[in-house]
Amino acid sequence: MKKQDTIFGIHAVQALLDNSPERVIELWLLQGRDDERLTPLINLASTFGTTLQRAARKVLDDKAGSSQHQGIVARVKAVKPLTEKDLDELLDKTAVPFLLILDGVTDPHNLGACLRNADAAGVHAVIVPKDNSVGLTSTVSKVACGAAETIPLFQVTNLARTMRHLQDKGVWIVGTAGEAEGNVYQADLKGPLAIAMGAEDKGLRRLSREGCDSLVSIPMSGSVSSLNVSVATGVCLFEAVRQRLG
Ligand SMILES: C[S@@+](CC[C@H](N)C(=O)[O-])C[C@H]1O[C@@H](n2cnc3c(N)ncnc32)[C@H](O)[C@@H]1O
Repeated sequence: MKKQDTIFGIHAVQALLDNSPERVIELWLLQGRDDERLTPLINLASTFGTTLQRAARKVLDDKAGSSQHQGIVARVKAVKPLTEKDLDELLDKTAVPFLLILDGVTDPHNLGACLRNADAAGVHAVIVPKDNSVGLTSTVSKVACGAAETIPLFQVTNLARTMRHLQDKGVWIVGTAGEAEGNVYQADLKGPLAIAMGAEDKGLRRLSREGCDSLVSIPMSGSVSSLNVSVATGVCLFEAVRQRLG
């Protein structure tokens, strides 16, 4: 396991300081930039005694591995990945679980956007297979706008087995596929629920698909064959939110 990571961008660093300030080793700020959006972060970091360093843009670009850092980069202690055992603990203390399964999303921008959607929809946890999926990279954190620091992400060895385990615990798994007959607006999304989304290129893998209790589509009216996975995730999660609020 990596010992250190980098998190950059105003929202991601804010969420980090709000939720796990003990992870922050040092903060790097863009030299000569007097951005009022950074001031609250600097003040908050100072209350935790965090080391603050000022540096030129090139240094921050190198530290972040990106130019999208908005003038702030944090070097942080890496978190221990959450596993099946941690998932059990979460299920045991959650009355009506609302979960998101992402079966092999590989683009960090898509994972970041899915985490952001999941957080906004009130999802309790996101589950991904350990292999063939992007993990929690600094780009994922930046795109997730703070959600990567708040929403638990479980990386499981065998997704099909975890799905069966969820079902044993009473969770209904709704998979999504463009060609499914029933649509998401007709499905009952109110009880203990996991919504399963497929990978960017191939969709849900066969075993994952067969492991779902039902499959639904999002009706498409135009000429394209599918939605981007993060957009489809938002549509499905918020249909579930609509039903669960009603
Ligand atoms: C880009 S799509 C994958 C397309 C892939 N060619 C396929 O055959 O499934 C990525 C994921 O977004 C979701 N998705 C996209 N459009 C959808 C739709 N119209 N209905 C249901 N799910 C959709 C599904 O979870 C899908 O696996």
